[in-house]
Amino acid sequence: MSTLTKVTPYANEPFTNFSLDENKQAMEAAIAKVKSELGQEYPLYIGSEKVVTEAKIKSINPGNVDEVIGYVSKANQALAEKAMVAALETFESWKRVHVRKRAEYLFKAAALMRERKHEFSALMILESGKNYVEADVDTAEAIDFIEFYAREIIRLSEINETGPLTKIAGEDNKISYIPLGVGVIIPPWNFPLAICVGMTTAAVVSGNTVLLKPASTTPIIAHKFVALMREVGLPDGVINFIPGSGAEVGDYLTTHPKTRFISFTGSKEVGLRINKLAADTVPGQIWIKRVVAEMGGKDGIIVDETADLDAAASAIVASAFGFQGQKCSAGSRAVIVESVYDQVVEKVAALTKQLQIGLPENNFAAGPVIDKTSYERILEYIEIGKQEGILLAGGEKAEGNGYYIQPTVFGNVSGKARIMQEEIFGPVLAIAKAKDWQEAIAIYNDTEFGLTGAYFSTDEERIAEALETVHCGNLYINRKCTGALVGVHPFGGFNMSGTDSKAGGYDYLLLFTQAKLTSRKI
Ligand SMILES: NC(=O)c1ccc[n+]([C@@H]2O[C@H](COP(=O)([O-])OP(=O)(O)OC[C@H]3O[C@@H](n4cnc5c(N)ncnc54)[C@H](O)[C@@H]3O)[C@@H](O)[C@H]2O)c1
Ligand SMILES: N[C@@H](CCC=O)C(=O)O
Repeated sequence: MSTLTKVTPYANEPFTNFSLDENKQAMEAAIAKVKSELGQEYPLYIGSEKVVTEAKIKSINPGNVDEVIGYVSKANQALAEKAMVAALETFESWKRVHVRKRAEYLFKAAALMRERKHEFSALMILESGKNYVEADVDTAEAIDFIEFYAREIIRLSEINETGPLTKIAGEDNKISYIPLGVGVIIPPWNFPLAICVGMTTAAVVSGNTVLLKPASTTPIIAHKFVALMREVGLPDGVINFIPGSGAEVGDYLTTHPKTRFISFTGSKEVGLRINKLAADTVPGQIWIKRVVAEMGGKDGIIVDETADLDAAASAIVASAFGFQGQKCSAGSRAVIVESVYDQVVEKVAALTKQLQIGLPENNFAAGPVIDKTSYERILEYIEIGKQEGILLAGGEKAEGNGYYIQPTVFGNVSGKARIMQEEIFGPVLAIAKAKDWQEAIAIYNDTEFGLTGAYFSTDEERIAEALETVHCGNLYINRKCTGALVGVHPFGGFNMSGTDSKAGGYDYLLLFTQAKLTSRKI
């Protein structure tokens, strides 16, 4: 690469305004294009090889289960081992590639993704059941991650110019952030582009090589990203693409002696399993594996009697039901003080009932949940909710040739109830009543998770207290608890929500590097 892009200051990718006909039509055209390409087969990428296996992962549209998105080859342990060998070999050359050149691949990828933005979003609409806005936000976040981490590695590489070390006479001391080695990247399906892209590009731009095992419900959007990285000329073997069973491929790589780090985003159960397996050392292993694990949430919104109640109700509904509540940041709980409880609950129930359910490609507010397992689990939680609270909206499956569930609200739920404590990851909101704002904060904090939260109030003293005492990684005041922006709201949670690794933050790349101090006598 001879000419290096001039690096402009980082700015978030703008969202698309779909109330404009031209934008809506552009998305419809992109959906039609993606539909004309459905049903294809996609290979694994291992080193310089495209590998086609007989076993395949079949990806379907959760909103129309008869529609096959495509078939992706499926890695087993032997192929995972082959990918490990390729990644180890490539690491020797990739780690020596100049930081600016590594960043340059990312800048090119971001530019290309921006050009094809609606195409990426259209594929997510069909493969994951996002509506236009949710898919557009996901693609914008993916572009943001690429742009942000490319700049971040350049900043880290120039850190000695800003003098981070104490100077002493007679020595020239420098700190540099060098890569770790081969990493296993395990993203979830719910931000099938943004999180997959962010986790992968952060590791790669830091000089590591990776084995990317995408989620099995959304492997084709992950493939589209990997194909884009190949198109911009990223050397073979830097990203090895190995979809496969979490239990088979995941466990094999987690326990592999040559795995240097595991970057995981997903459920608490799988995250804890990875953390435990990775802690054991095996013969041939010469390091402590690093685990980055971003896990689930039981996030919530607190409303006191001084709050703007309309704004609070809208935020509760947006946080609970955006992408059918399938966000780790989803506001699946609300805690409202007694004196305004009835008013807020009435507004929330009314807004929820207005959400129209239907096919994501027709851009309905509420679409399907991701698969049959989730569908059945969520319906079971709704039955539990009927025992634990008062049903205020929804409560049933919904019509459609897919996994549709009515946005559901339960009121008068105890803070200790299962639907207040367990992550449902679906369109189910539980509301509790508190005697006052302090009790509301205590109810909010009574959880093993600690990812996102929001506090609605106009009382400055209470807000100051909430800022101190509401215990979560991302706390918002007077706004919804979803929708973190890269660089603006570094994202990650406390307690069982994970290692608080703050994706999209200014210390994220430190997780994929190790600091080397060099001291030279002068
Ligand atoms: N904290 C965050 O930033 C964040 C972001 C998005 C999603 N999430 C969480 O992710 C969950 C939903 O995603 P999901 O259903 O894909 O989660 P999941 O834990 O079921 O799967 C996540 C990934 O782990 C893989 N996997 C499964 N078993 C494995 C094993 N034994 N070893 C290695 N990998 C294995 C899966 O194939 C998938 O790629 C929710 O709990 C949500 O809150 C958290
Ligand atoms: N970063 C996203 C959530 C990612 C997890 O699902 C948000 O802030 O809403």
